[in-house]
Amino acid sequence: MEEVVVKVNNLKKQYKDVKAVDDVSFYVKKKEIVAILGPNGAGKTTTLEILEGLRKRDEGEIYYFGEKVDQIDSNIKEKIGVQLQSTVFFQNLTVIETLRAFAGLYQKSLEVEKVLTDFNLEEKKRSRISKLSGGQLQRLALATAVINDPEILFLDEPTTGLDPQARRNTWQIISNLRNSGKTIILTTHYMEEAEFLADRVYIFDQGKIIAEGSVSELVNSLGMNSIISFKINSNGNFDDISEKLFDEIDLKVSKNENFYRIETVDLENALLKIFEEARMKKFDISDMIIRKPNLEDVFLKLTGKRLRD
Ligand SMILES: Nc1ncnc2c1ncn2[C@@H]1O[C@H](COP(=O)(O)OP(=O)(O)OP(=O)(O)O)[C@@H](O)[C@H]1O
Repeated sequence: MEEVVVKVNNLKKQYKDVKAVDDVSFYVKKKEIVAILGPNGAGKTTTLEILEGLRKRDEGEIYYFGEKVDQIDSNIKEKIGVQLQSTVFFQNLTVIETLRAFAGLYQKSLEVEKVLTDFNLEEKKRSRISKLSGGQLQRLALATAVINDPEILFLDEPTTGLDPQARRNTWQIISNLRNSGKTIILTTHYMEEAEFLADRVYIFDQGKIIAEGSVSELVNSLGMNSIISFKINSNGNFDDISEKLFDEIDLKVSKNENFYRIETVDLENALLKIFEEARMKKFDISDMIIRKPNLEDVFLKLTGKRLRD
């Protein structure tokens, strides 16, 4: 079995009457990418920052490399890399000066020039921080997180605020980091990010872990193969017939005005029945989309809410 490098048991943290982290337990194995997925306020940042030694826990145990840890001391800080949700750099320093300053914080560090190349910042190395784009700043934040060549990387919402292209670039950088042997724990509220990157996902909501597994395990746990959605444009009432229409096949129908969402394990049969019924009752069906279930559906099923409003 792969070595467990981080383990947390029964972690708790309360702010006044908010239980930000409410009895959370999880583990991360060497070379895994683990995503902590959840909506705003779920307790993701608090959990990460406790592991990084930036916030104090109220209760719970933390293990690094199999050893129980009371304080996140400099020994551990040499072995972890941290990208905060928003990193504040000195606006008047250049990119290379900034990286050198971070390198100076550690006993060992990677060669600054090599890191600039790896993170595609070579051309910008003499630019001041104030002149960088959002994507460049994010790459610099990642570069500062790896400058000490850490074994474990904590990335707090590494692509929030980036455009789709910059987000994809960042995903590629994160995949490359994993392929080079790093263990990565990231938080995100983008289900696509967890789907693209994560070996395993912990879904957080209101300070608790509500589900755990690989993306395919989580999605398969829904027990549906397909989701069909469509619109009915006629005066007929699909509600009246949907029950008897679908009583032979296993599916779930929900409706929002005249938009229907049907979950099914038997796509072919469901489609046949929908169109047969539409022809018989003279329904006009439009805007049909057929898709595989995803992590958003898992979250919706568990909480009744969407990941992002
Ligand atoms: N320093 C603090 N003082 C008081 N309450 C806090 C503090 N930090 C976080 N909270 C509260 O604790 C809960 C969890 O916050 P946290 O930032 O960990 O969530 P999150 O999942 O990271 O959300 P986001 O995606 O918005 O960062 C929220 O209700 C938040 O308002």
